[in-house]
Amino acid sequence: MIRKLHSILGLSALLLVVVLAITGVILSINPTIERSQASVMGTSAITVAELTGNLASRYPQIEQLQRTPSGTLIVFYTDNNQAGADRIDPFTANTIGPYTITPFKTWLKNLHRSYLLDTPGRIAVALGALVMLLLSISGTLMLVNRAGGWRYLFRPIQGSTLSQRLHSQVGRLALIGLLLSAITGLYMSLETFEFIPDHQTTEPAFPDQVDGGEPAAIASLAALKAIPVSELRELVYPYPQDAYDVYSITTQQGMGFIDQSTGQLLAFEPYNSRQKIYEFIYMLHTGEGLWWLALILGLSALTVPLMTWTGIQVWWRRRRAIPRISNNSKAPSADSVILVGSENNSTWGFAENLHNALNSAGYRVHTAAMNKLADTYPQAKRLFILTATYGDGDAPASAKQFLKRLAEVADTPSIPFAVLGFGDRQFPKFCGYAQQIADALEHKGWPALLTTEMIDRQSSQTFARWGEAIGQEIGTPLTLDHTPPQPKTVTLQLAERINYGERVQAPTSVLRFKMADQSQHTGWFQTLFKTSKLPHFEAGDLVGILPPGSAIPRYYSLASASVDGVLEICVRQVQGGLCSNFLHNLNIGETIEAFIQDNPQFRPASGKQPIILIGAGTGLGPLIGFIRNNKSRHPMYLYWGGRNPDSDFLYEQELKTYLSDQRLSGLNTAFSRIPKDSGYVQDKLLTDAEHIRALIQNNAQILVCGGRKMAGGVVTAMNDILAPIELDVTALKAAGRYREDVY
Ligand SMILES: Cc1cc2nc3c(=O)[nH]c(=O)nc-3n(C[C@H](O)[C@H](O)[C@H](O)COP(=O)(O)O)c2cc1C
Repeated sequence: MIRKLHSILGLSALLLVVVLAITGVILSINPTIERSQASVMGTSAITVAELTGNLASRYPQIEQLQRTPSGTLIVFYTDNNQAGADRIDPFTANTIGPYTITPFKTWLKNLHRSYLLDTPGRIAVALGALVMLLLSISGTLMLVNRAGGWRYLFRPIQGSTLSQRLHSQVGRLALIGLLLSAITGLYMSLETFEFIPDHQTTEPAFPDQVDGGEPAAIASLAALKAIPVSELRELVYPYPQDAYDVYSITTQQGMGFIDQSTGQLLAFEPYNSRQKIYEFIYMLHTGEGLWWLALILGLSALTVPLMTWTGIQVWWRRRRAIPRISNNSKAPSADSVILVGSENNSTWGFAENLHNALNSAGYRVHTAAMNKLADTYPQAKRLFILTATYGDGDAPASAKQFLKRLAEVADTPSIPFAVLGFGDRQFPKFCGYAQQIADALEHKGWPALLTTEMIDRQSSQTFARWGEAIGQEIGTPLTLDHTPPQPKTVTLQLAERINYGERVQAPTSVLRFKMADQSQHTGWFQTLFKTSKLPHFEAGDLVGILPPGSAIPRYYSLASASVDGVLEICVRQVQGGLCSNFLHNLNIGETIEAFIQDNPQFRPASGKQPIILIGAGTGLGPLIGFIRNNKSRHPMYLYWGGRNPDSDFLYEQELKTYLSDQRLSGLNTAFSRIPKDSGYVQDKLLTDAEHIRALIQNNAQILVCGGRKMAGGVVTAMNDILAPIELDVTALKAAGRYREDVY
């Protein structure tokens, strides 16, 4: 609901908001420029009488003296019937230069205030400000929902695509500035259209009693002697040769008149509270008189074009991900029910795939959002729940009402159910919501068709395996082959291979690829623009490789960054594994089709804190990439486990080089298949517990890469190590200090 409002508002008022923001950015620079040119310090020590006295000799015919909120002093005068305006120095009364308002500045202000369209334009500006306000509020609520609660609002942003992360990250930074601009802008618009009473203090009435005698020298006027320059806003001089005219003065406090002969203040009207409020709001909106605020507002407004662009991308991706479920049976007649819990719609693609597979096998399938749980499914023999997890282990949007609905529906008939969770292991509560649902159904007494399965980062392979298991349960083979939309592939050529592990039955290869020879491509684009450069990637990102004969990509962690000039992966040959065998049989010069999937969560944090790298087997891949690129000699400690140092000590020589050139601060290895002192990497961690605790207390970040079993063992060992300092892996994960890349 909130997201819908956010998207509709953002898309429909896109142009209004972007124009307001861009003009606002340019206008926000003014107060800083003015402030840098104006002399402000010390102006409370000189009086308006002194200043005007000094000015009198330089400008015989002054009409008006103005001081802007930024402190610029402007004198308006006539000289030989020619009107002029100069900026002046408050201390010496010297002319700094002519005062001009460029037509561009006027045009820009009008564009910002009315889109150059007078009253209709002012109404549109008011709407623009209102939309900005609603976008900021709905955006904040979405950020809170995304983080899993207000208290987690400033946690590191995790998950989702680059545009989503940018949208959330930048929005969070700019929020206060945007809210302030929107609220204050709206207030001023409301006043323009008299929804709020006019703020103007009524000018005091022209004084009845004016002395009318010979005008005194301005420097001698008592009222002006009492006003410091820092408090002046405007002084309008009397009409020459009119002894009964007076000076009109406006200060920070109010307005009044001064007798030009006696120098007395004749009438003074202090500002009313409405005017004070308006001026405060005006200052908050323009930053006039507060140059640093102007810069903050300007920087916040500068994010609006970026937010618009990333917002459109997010919206488009979500839209594209919603499938149109065909042959969707009605709930009362369906024998199979699929309920979907999704926030960003990718789970719907998996649900559609299951729906189609069941339909083709002759089942009558009803697919709907989890929020639409019906009171009863009279014909249903099985219920599938496919759900993502959002926030901090919470329900995604299309499942928010599910548990409430479940509590309302009749307990019987209970339908055999299977829950399939979609999540990301980087989050402390991996597939937490799927687990909650499975527990709730079990608690209600519904029988489980299959134990709950959890899919990490939309793995097509795990989904296909789950399909096989479901097929066996229902007695109909099911082929599930959904792959989320992938980037375009590039052709890579094997340039180098180093083999390890044959002797310990763990054949493992380090494979280095380059872009394929472009002359082999037939496309005119490639011929014309020979793009032999690798796509951009960092160590720890993933490469998706499509093995021949399969549309499902297999992902490998990258051991190099594109700046290294090669794409390097570390692959263990798995018995019967389609892709690992394909790669192991690949000859130098042969090619693969691949694409990059960025994985920004799995990277060493920037900063000076130590990094603890933990891995086993091919998990060393991305870790060696981090060490290789550790040019700034960040303290990095590696804990790694293999089988036998004589056979599968991957990157042994390279690691020794990094130790000696200090890219690596400490190396701890464990080998499981040696006669003496054998062990696993987690054993090595426990032996070194003291050191690890010290590093953690020094703010260390932990990056773990390798198989699931090893990662589980590392979590147990780390929890033991952390217990004495009252920490655990869950707390470190929540703070973004424990990251895993597990397969
Ligand atoms: C802000 C955010 C919070 C998330 N929180 C969790 C979480 O707590 N546990 C988890 O396992 N996955 C979490 N995920 C990962 C998603 O559940 C996962 O990417 C899922 O495939 C998204 O499916 P959807 O596109 O249908 O919403 C989170 C993702 C995002 C963007």
